[in-house]
Amino acid sequence: MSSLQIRESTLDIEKLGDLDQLPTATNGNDQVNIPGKQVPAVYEKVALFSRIPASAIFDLLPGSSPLGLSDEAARSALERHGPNILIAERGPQAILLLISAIANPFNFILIALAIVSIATGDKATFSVMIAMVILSTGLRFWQDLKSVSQAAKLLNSVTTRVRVLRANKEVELDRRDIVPGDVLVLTSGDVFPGDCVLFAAEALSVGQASLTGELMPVDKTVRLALPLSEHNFDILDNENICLAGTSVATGSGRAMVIATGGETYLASIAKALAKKRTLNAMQIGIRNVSYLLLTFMAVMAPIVFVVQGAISKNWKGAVFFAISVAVGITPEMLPMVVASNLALSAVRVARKKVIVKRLDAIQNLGAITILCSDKTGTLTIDHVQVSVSTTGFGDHAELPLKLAYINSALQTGTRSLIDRGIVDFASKEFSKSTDEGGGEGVNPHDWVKFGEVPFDSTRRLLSVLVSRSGTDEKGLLITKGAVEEVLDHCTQVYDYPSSPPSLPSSGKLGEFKPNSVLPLTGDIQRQILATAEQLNSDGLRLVAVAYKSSVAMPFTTLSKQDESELVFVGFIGFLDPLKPDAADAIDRLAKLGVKVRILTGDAPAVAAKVARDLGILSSKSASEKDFMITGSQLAALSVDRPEFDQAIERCIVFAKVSPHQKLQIVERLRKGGGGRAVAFLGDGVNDALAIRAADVGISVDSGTETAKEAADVILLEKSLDVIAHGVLQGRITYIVRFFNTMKYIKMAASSNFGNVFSVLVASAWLPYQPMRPLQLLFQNLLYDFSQSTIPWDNVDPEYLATPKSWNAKSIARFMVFLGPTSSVFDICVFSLNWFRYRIRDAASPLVPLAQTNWFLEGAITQVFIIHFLRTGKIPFFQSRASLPVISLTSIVMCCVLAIPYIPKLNSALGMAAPEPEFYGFLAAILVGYAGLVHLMKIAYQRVFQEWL
Ligand SMILES: Nc1ncnc2c1ncn2[C@@H]1O[C@H](COP(=O)(O)OP(=O)(O)OP(=O)(O)O)[C@@H](O)[C@H]1O
Ligand SMILES: [Mg+2]
Repeated sequence: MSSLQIRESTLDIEKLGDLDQLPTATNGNDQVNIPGKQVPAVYEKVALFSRIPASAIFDLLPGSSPLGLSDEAARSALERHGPNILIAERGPQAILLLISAIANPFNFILIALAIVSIATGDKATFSVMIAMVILSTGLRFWQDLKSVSQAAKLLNSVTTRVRVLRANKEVELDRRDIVPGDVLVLTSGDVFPGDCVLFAAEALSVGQASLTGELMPVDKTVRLALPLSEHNFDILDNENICLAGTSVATGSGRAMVIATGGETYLASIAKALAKKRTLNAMQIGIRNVSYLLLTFMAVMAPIVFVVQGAISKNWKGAVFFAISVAVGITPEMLPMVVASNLALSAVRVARKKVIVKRLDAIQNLGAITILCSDKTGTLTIDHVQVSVSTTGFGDHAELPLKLAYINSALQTGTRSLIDRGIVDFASKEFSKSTDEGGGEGVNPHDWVKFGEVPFDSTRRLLSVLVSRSGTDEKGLLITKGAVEEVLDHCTQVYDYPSSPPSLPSSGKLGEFKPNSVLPLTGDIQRQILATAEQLNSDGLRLVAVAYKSSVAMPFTTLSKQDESELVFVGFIGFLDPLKPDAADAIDRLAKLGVKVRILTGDAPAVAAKVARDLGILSSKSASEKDFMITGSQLAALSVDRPEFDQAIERCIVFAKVSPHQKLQIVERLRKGGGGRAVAFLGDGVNDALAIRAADVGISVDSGTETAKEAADVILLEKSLDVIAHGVLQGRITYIVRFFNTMKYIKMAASSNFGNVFSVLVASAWLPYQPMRPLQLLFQNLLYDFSQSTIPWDNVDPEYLATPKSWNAKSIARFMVFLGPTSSVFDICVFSLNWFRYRIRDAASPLVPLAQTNWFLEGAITQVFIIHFLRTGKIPFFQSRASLPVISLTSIVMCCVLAIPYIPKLNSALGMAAPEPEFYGFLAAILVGYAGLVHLMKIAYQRVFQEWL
């Protein structure tokens, strides 16, 4: 029948044949003509399924059925379509990383200068310049590559679980194994693993914020009939289509996957979705410093050219000399220095079971000063246990638990801790006595569900309409939910027999007389609320239970309107104990300057109890109420009045807040306090919006898929302490990166400044080039190489305590004060060449010796002094560089000393072996230089109170 209907429609399905032949997201944007509208080819599959009725969808995909794929069909589909991974998740391809490593201004300058050299036939200079490009780009590329593979490995440790039918059995699979044709079993909190078409739905609404930014979930239903031929297709607006990356907000249903991985709509827009992040203070600082150094180069190179040319009258030589000086000033290793060390930290926190989904999240985590947290499952253990079942007046009664059991066991809308807790407890409690005679049993298998209004965090109610297996025409509506919300819908209260049965638990509803009710007077209502308050402040999480009997079975679905004129039955109280390490963790966070706020949908009294136990709300404080606010109080404040912001700033506990209010609070906290970073920790569907909005969204591995999908950081271990660890690690990462970058910049800037100063002195004095352009370049290459381990250097522990901000002035100051110290010793070498070796003439055969002498002195001091500039303390004794830095600087110094004796290389560079006594002078210069720098350091720190 379905195929007939399809043939009648305007769609030519037969022509389409096997759906696998359809164009997919990777095929570009060719237009395909689907009647009614031009649809980009990428969306053709979705467009097609959006138009056909549920009864026909399985005809379109060979092997598919409402009972799920057979294992074999699934296997072959997986082979054909590949694992369900977005291209974006695989990380950028190596070639793109390489391009981005090459594309920076420093490389462009080097490459341009290299081209100038090769154009004049100077192959040696060309080779050295290209070697520099390869060194800096290669290291950067290698690091990026490592980071990407590291990040991918981390992501792999977080699995997204999806419930599907395979061969008519419900199984939970890793998202990556989902293939087109799979049948999803949906409940709230599930994230769609691919583009899907619905064929069963009950009060289903879907949050599309991840795709559209739209906060309100949209309702989705099954398409029952064919649409009219005129159909304005809009990919984001189809009642029966749910796109990959969106998630079930409420309700339940079944859907068939039609596209996975790179073929989904999400994949086609993944690039556009990647959050465009504005540059942070450090990135802006680095950019400015780069411009500063480039400007310095643009000014100094021509000056060097003119001075050299005018004095030596060798203008061609002066061009190359000036070019080499320009290259020397270029901080070509900067991009590589900045890029590193995030991957390393990510791996370090991963050992503590904290997984960052994006590498830069680790640094953001280090920056947070406020942590907002949901309560259950994050601050408290994720196992709520039924503790009491009472009447509205606090007397023990089994009826509330029995009714709640039926409700929890038959509902399909959520997989919440509460429902799991009730089912686990009640099934054990009542299993013993179900089969004894008389009355209605509470075994859920004996009941048939006729309708359901799923739980949502704004309404806070969950209702099912049930009847004892097909026996009645009228049913029993059982509603449970938050206390005030349930009471609001009640008009009567159940009248328990005068002595409530304290008999051993029975699996019967036998004693339940639905019609024995009393009106719910204001007085009774107050008593019920007082009971709730009492139980809450003992730390019990409450769910109220109510019912309505003799409800007519609806033709269509049950609706919220049916939740009226209910009869109040009582409470179920849950123990929701704190995680054992929670208070300690919060203490540690406080020491790191991170304040904790609780944002919960639960009642104020429980929230306050938790806050008190955690030590974030002082029990002594008489004005505890000042630090608490409820959702309705917050809603009463006008958003654009200062009172609203003040309340959010002041309060520590936010109770009974809706998902949207959680988001609002996070946004306000982020805005206040001058760009501070706010984290949100949550596990539920109701937390996803706030998680997404926070600077760092955190979720737990046991949380709902929606929350995990929105999060930047996932805690694999159920311990809060790991957050404190993550924050600390994030801070260390930031500070190490900051100071090592600063080290590199200050060293590069000051040594360049000194070199240019020496070059100018030499140009004005010596009638020959003080060093050959090629030697200058080679020296620079060696220096670059010796600095390539700076990102892995140690940072003095004092710096960890002082968060620093970027300061360009401090860099300029450092450059001007420390730079010329090296020139003092350069001038010593010039003097040695002039007075002792009497090299005073461009025609002298000893010019190579003079040049070699300066090459050696310049290269050795530059590398040696890294150890002095990297710390404000006495190097080697008070502060030691990390092993890679010590090794590499030592190796480079040995190489420098060896160069004049290496055949071929020495002649290529135009070097001569120095006089043996020169090494004595060199040693003296090193000692003198180290001494002078140390004195400068003491003076500098005394005057400016800082070093790096
Ligand atoms: N499955 C459910 N059935 C009935 N009532 C529920 C259910 N889940 C929650 N409630 C009620 O709604 C209230 C709010 O719960 P919800 O889970 O939306 O808030 P939350 O912000 O996630 O709370 P928490 O901070 O404790 O995790 C609960 O205190 C409970 O009374
Ligand atoms: Mg929760």
